[in-house]
Amino acid sequence: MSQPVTALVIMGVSGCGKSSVSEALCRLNGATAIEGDSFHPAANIEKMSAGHPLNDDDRAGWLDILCDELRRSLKAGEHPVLTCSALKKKYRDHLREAAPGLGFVFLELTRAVAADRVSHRPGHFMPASLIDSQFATLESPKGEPLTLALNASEDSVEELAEQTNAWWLQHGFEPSK
Ligand SMILES: Nc1ncnc2c1ncn2[C@@H]1O[C@H](COP(=O)(O)OP(=O)(O)OP(=O)(O)O)[C@@H](O)[C@H]1O
Ligand SMILES: O=C(O)[C@H](O)[C@@H](O)[C@H](O)[C@H](O)CO
Repeated sequence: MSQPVTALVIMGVSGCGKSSVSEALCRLNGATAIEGDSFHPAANIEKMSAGHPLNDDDRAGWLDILCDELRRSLKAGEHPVLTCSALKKKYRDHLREAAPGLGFVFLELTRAVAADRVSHRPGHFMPASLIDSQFATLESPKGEPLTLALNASEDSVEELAEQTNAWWLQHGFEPSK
């Protein structure tokens, strides 16, 4: 077996299902969900709400906070599952510094499905107008170490959680007693 996966990031563009799949996975295997969006500084939320995409500088401080959260959770003996867009390789490498053996689950979906989901989601700060910038920024993680790519356009949340759970079990996940 390759290096065991100690913690997971569920990644992808807005609307790909990060929060839904993380919730289903943690219900299934007892891992601990960390909702990345809840750690955005207020300025980032205001910027996205106003229809402006984040840039590298906006995301850098947020990624630092997420690294701290991963470290804190691992130190507490948990199996953290972080939801984070992690759109660029350098963002993923930033997160990898916090957790050796960090796995990535890429929820891949079409632009049309992402736009449809985001536009039908009431009360969320992310406007559908930002979907194009999410795809423009996305660098596929396929081929990077400890990375699983799933079809989030077609598979249900439960199926995606099951596939993630099976992959993590193959990569050294040991449920807490
Ligand atoms: N595999 C799926 N099949 C059908 N609907 C889905 C699927 N995954 C998520 N959804 C729905 O799409 C919407 C977006 O899902 P969710 O909030 O989990 O995505 P997200 O990636 O966390 O989004 P964001 O990063 O913008 O918060 C929700 O209404 C959710 O119920
Ligand atoms: O890196 C980014 O641009 C952001 O994290 C976005 O992806 C949103 O926070 C998220 O998807 C909520 O809709």
